[in-house]
Amino acid sequence: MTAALAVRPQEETRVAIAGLGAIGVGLCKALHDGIAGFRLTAVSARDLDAARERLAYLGPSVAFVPIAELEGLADIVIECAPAALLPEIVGPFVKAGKTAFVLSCAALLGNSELVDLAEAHGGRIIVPSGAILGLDAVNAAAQGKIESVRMVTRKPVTGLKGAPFLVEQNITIDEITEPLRIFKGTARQAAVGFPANLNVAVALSLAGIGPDRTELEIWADPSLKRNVHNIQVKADSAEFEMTIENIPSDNPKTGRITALSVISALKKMKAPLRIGG
Ligand SMILES: NC(=O)C1=CN([C@@H]2O[C@H](COP(=O)(O)OP(=O)(O)OC[C@H]3O[C@@H](n4cnc5c(N)ncnc54)[C@H](OP(=O)(O)O)[C@@H]3O)[C@@H](O)[C@H]2O)C=CC1
Ligand SMILES: O=C([O-])CC(=O)C(=O)O
Repeated sequence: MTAALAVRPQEETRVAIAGLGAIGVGLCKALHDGIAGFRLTAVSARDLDAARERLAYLGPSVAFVPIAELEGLADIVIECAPAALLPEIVGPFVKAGKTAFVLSCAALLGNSELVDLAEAHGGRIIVPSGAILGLDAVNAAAQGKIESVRMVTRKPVTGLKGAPFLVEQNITIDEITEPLRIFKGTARQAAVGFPANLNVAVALSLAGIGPDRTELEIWADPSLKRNVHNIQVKADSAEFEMTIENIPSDNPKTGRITALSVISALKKMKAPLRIGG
């Protein structure tokens, strides 16, 4: 079985990484260590000199460049930067008929022209499973009829602090001693109110019944050390419930599994045997 999973020799795909934070640094390391069929050629960071120093081990074959220069140096880009940068990272790649992996997927809702651009130019946008589970099952169920998708997210206070919704609604969570429900609404509303905290809800909605029908509750829970997402789906093909407890990465808002999901998605692109979505 192991032999059957081996990657067939084919041309190497050049990879660019936009954003060298919790996700981007993990991906650099994985690509440097080797993912068969892929080669890291370019990275972008806010402070390029600091990044060059921090990631000196990548050596001279990896270019440290501004976002605008990535497309000329790579076949695919992995967007793992602040959400506001999504169009300038993804736009040039899909316009050139190339592939963009998007982690800041909540920002896709406000930038749907990127999907049109990909369609017009033969590009592709791939949203990896990121910090959530079961997108394959939800997407399969969506080929039939889904009645409802409900998600309850519980996060430690550090995973929610600074979210625009909290600021606008004047909700202070620093001092809470009991779990507090801070939001109830749709995935689309959460994307606006929690743009850096609820990409998972948007990914779920895009896999299933869309951002306006996917219902979400967000709880701040001072007793938690992990981001916990529970999803309940009712469909004419199946009813299922799933829970994931994400162990934080260097960024308390981001689960460790997020970067791993990108590595898995890259491997699936080339594997002769592909399991799941
Ligand atoms: N889909 C999913 O399941 C998940 C998605 N995410 C999303 O993925 C994205 C990345 O997450 P994460 O790695 O944790 O975030 P981090 O904040 O750790 O990293 C983002 C990086 O982007 C850098 N950056 C800022 N400005 C620029 C610029 N102009 N050009 C290039 N890089 C820049 C930042 O640099 P500096 O620090 O110097 O400002 C930082 O290093 C976020 O939008 C997050 O919300 C996160 C978790 C799960
Ligand atoms: O939704 C996100 O962007 C991140 C998240 O909840 C997690 O890592 O569990």
